Amino acid sequence: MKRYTDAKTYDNQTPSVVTIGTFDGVHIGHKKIIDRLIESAQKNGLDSVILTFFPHPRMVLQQDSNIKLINTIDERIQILEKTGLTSLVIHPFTQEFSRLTAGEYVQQMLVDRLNVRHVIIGYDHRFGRNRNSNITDLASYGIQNDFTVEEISKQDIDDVAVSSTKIREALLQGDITRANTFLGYEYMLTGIVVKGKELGRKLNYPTANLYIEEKYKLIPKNGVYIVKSEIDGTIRFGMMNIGTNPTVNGTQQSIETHFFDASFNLYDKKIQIQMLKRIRDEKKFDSIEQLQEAMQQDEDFSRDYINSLV
Ligand SMILES: Cc1cc2nc3c(=O)[nH]c(=O)nc-3n(C[C@H](O)[C@H](O)[C@H](O)COP(=O)(O)O)c2cc1C
Ligand SMILES: Nc1ncnc2c1ncn2[C@@H]1O[C@H](COP(=O)(O)OP(=O)(O)O)[C@@H](O)[C@H]1O
Repeated sequence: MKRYTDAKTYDNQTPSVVTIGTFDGVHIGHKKIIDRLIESAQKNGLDSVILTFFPHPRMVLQQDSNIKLINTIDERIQILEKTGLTSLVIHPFTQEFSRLTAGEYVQQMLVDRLNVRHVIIGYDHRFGRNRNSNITDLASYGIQNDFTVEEISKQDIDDVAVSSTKIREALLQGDITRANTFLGYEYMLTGIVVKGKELGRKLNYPTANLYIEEKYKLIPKNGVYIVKSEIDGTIRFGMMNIGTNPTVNGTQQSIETHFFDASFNLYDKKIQIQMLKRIRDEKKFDSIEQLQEAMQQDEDFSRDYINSLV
C-alpha cells in the first residue's frame, strides 16, 4: 500500500477507483466496502484508493475536542495496510479545504489528482462547501468528467454505521468481547511507557504505564482487563488496569499493564497492547494488602483464560 499525506503527491498515472470516508475502526462493515473497492479495481485494471481526511472534520469545523475515535491515525494506517488496498490518501482537512465548492472539490481532488474512473460511495454521502452536494450531483459531475458512481445502499451503510456506534458504546461499557467481534480484530492501545508512582514493583507487580498522545483516542471503561502485546518479537500476556488507582488515592487516569513471566525495562518504549477480555471494575480497597490479594486473583483468572486460548 502506498501512502500519501496529501492528494497533491498522489501518483496518478493509473486511473483509479476511489472510496471516500473516515473508516474509523476499519471494522468488519468497512472491510466489506474495501473488498468491493479492491475487486472493482482488479476487474478494471485500476488503482484502488481510499481518500480519507485528517484531522477528522469535526475536530476542525466544530473544534469538538471531545470527539473520540476507535483508531488513532497511525493505527488506522496500520490496519488498512493489511487489506490489500493499493493507495491510501490522507488529505489534510483544513478550514480552507472545507470551503471548496463541490465543483472545485470534484475537479481538483477526484479528477485532477486522483485520476478517478469510478467512485464507490454511500447513498447519503455529502460533499463540497457546507456539504451542499449529494450522490446525484456526483453522478452528474461523473458524466461530465468520465467517471461512474456506484452507490452503497442504505442497508449496507446502516450496517456499517451501526457497528461503529456499537463498537464505541461497547468500549465505553467495557464490553471488549463485543467490540472485538465487530472490529474483527482486538482493540488496541498504542503509546509510550512512562514513569508512574514506582509503587508497582513494591507490590510485586511492576506495571508499565502507557501514555497515549492522541487525546481523541477512545479509552475503554475503567477496570481490569486481560491483554497481550508483542514486545521485541515475543508475545507477552498480561493484565491491565485502567483507572485512577483509588486505593492509593490516585486522581489521574492511568493505563497500566503487568506482563506475566517477564522482566524488562520498558521505559520510553513504544508499545501496542491488544485488549482481550474484561475481568472486573476497579475498586477502592481498604488496604494495600487487599489490593495485592485482588491482583493475585486477577493473575490466576488471567492465566486460566490465557491457557484456555491454546
Ligand atoms: C491487574 C491490576 C489490577 C488493579 N486493580 C486495582 C484496583 O482495583 N484498585 C486500585 O486502586 N488500583 C488497582 N490497580 C492499580 C494499582 O494501584 C497500581 O498498579 C499501583 O498503584 C502501582 O502503580 P505504579 O505503576 O504507578 O507504581 C491495579 C493494577 C493492576 C495491574
Ligand atoms: N513484567 C513486567 N511488566 C511490566 N513492567 C515491567 C515488568 N518487569 C519490569 N518492568 C518495568 O518496570 C516498570 C514498572 O515498574 P513500577 O514499579 O510499576 O514503576 P512505574 O510506577 O514507573 O510504572 C515498567 O515500566 C517496566 O519498565
